[in-house]
Amino acid sequence: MKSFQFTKMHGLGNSYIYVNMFKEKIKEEELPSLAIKVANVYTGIGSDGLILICPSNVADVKMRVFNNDGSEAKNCGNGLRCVAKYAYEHKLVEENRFSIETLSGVVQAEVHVKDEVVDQVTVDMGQPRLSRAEIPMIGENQDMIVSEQAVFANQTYEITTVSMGNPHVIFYVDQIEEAPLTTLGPIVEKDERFPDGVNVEFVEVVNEQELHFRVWERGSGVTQACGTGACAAVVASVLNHYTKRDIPTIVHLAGGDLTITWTNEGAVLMTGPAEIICKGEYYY
Ligand SMILES: N[C@@H](CCC[C@H](N)C(=O)O)C(=O)O
Repeated sequence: MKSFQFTKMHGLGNSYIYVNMFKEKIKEEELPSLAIKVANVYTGIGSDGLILICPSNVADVKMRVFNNDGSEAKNCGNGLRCVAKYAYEHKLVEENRFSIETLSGVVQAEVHVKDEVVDQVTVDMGQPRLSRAEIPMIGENQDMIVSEQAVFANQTYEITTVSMGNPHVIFYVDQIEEAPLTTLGPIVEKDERFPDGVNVEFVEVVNEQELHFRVWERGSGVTQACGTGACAAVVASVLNHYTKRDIPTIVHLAGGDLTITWTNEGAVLMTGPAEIICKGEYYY
């Protein structure tokens, strides 16, 4: 029987099984099925997916993310904060600021340490990608998609789309508790206009500096939080003139709050917590 050491961590309730690939060896072809197995709450460990912390040729560490359906994603905001905490506390890096490679590029992380424990992490998530081709979403016009009408399940909605290295579509709602998360979410996720699928976010604007947020994640369904989704929601809210650029916005997710700024220089900065739940050995 094979096994590996794992650490279960979460960022605002968005939990993954983290594996230190500086030490462990897992066959590439086993990764998608392992993500499905470890995520299972009855027969596995229980999580939103699997994240590998790997050596990198271009950054200090590399993150690979698998959703709980076994699909590999190109980015994960909550995952980046947890990888940063793990890398710093396990001395994979020496400084408070370091780089993390993702499948969508290299980002910079800064850990905020209290009594030698990483409490909060700020990640410079880079620039949002906004053209239709960059989302990607099928359609003629290659401009940004901001408050564009789209029909899903015979109803017309206004959508705004943002890529943070992975695709997001944002719907504004009057009351967050009434967001059609489990009904509209899975329909939009797999809509053929999004050839790679899409993460589906519902946002209620509280005021110019606060948003309520809920998510149906591509490949994982409802989760407590989505870091890239919260960044996308802040960018979408600036584009829709609900919030302001270069001013921090508090995003209230089901699992807690993130502080996010789309700076005048172009980058999106995300600050929030990262926590360890448990460690153990997984047999497969
Ligand atoms: N929970 C994540 C995003 C994980 C990947 C996503 N489901 C996708 O397929 O793009 C986050 O915190 O950003």
